[in-house]
Order: sequence, then structure tokens, then C-alpha cells
Amino acid sequence: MNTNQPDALEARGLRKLFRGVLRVDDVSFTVRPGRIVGLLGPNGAGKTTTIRLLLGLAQPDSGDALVRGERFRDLDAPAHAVGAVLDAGGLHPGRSGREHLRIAAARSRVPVARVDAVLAEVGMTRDADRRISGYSLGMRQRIAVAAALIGEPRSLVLDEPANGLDPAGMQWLRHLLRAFADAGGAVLLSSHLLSDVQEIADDIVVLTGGRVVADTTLADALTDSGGRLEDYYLGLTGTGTGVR
Ligand SMILES: Nc1ncnc2c1ncn2[C@@H]1O[C@H](COP(=O)(O)OP(=O)(O)OP(=O)(O)O)[C@@H](O)[C@H]1O
Repeated sequence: MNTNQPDALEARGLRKLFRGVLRVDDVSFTVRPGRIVGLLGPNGAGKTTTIRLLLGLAQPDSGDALVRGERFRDLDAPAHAVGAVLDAGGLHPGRSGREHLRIAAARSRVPVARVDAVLAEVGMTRDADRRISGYSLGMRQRIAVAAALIGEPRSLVLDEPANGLDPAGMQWLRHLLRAFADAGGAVLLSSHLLSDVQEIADDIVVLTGGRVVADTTLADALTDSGGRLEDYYLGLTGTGTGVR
């Protein structure tokens, strides 16, 4: 790794209050190129808020959320820096997958030819012209991933991407993310599915009550817990809430 390169994604002392309550409390971690980082934590731990801060969708009360060393709003070409998969359920049901991606391409100011490229990348070429209302949740996830890839980003951020994916869909996502990281991309994904994270992540960050309680490699976490991420996680969070 070139140590002069800024980290792909960096949370630096992030704090966020909602109605006077600290929900993200001094959160710091980095995602380096070539790594897949799993962001774990019980319901309400602050994962989505942390992701929204990194993507410039919410502003921290203090601290910095940096993408390649810059705040999201200062990036020249945000779609080229980071792609996000936030809520596949939020796609407009009346549009086709292709229309959704054309809009994403226009917003990101990337050539419309990228639409066919990302459709192929996510295996949705054949179904591209059907309405999203007729898609399964797994197909919606593929279109959401395609939209994230439209700007050929160097980083990907995914909030609960496994939601709605069947085992074959999950395997597909795993391969896609690994290939992305192997090509030098950085990946941050939140998930409740510890077995999936165990199969996919290089590093893990565990949040509880808005604070980072672990930031380690997956290998070290497994060594510490006899090979089961679930045991490591439950040892830290002391709860099975929301975790299966
Ligand atoms: N816009 C908001 N207004 C008020 N409170 C909020 C807002 N967004 C999040 N919170 C609160 O902040 C805390 C962290 O929420 P967040 O969604 O980041 O957690 P999470 O770890 O992603 O949880 P889950 O696993 O349930 O998705 C929760 O207590 C939540 O109710």
C-alpha cells in the first residue's frame, strides 16, 4: 500500500446528536483500498447514521467524514469517488431498471453507455426494460448495486445489502465485492448477518450505543473467539438483538 495515499474512507472523531442525545459518539475508523470492512452493531447502534455522515447525507456535530481525504461535498466527482447502496426498496416502482440507471448516469454526469455496462455487471441485461414494480427484492438490490457502480467509483458503501438476497444473490454480491476490492476498491458494508460478514469482510468495526467497541481484522476477531464471529460479537455487545 502506498502510505502517501489518503484512506479511501475515513471517519474521524464523528459525533452526531439527535434531539440532544449523542447517537454517534467519537466514531473513528478507516477503510483502506483493497479492503472490505464490515460495520456491525445491534439495532440503533448508529451504523446507518455513520454511513449517512460518510456520504454527506447528514452533517456531523463534530469530527470529519472523509472520502479520499476530502469531505463528500468538496469532491469534484462524487460518483467516481464513492458509490452507495442504501435502500433498494426506495426505487421508483413505475420505472424500468434501465430508466433508473439512465437517471443515475445523468445525475452523475457519466456517459449513458455506462448503463449497459453496469446492467451486464449485475446480470440484469435481460430484465432491464421491465418495470421495477415487477422485480423481486433481489433484482432491486442488483439495480441498486448497478446504480452505485455507474460512476466507476473507487469505494462502495452498502447499508444492509443482504436484505432480500437469497443465498445465490448473496454469493453473487460476495464475488462482486471481492473482485471490486481485489481491483483496489474499498468497501464498507453494514450487516446484521454475521455469517455473511464472516465470509466477506477483511476487517470489522463494531458499534454499540454509538461508540466503536472493536476495530480489528476479521482474522484477529476469529482467533479471539474460537472461530465464530457471532461469539466475538455477542461477547462485545452482550446481546443477540437484531442479530441473526
Ligand atoms: N433523523 C433522526 N432523528 C432522530 N433520531 C434518529 C435519526 N436517525 C437516527 N436516529 C436515532 O439514532 C440511533 C442510531 O440509529 P441508526 O439508524 O444509525 O442505527 P443502526 O445501527 O443503523 O440501527 P439498525 O440496525 O436498526 O438499522 C437510533 O436510536 C435512532 O433512533
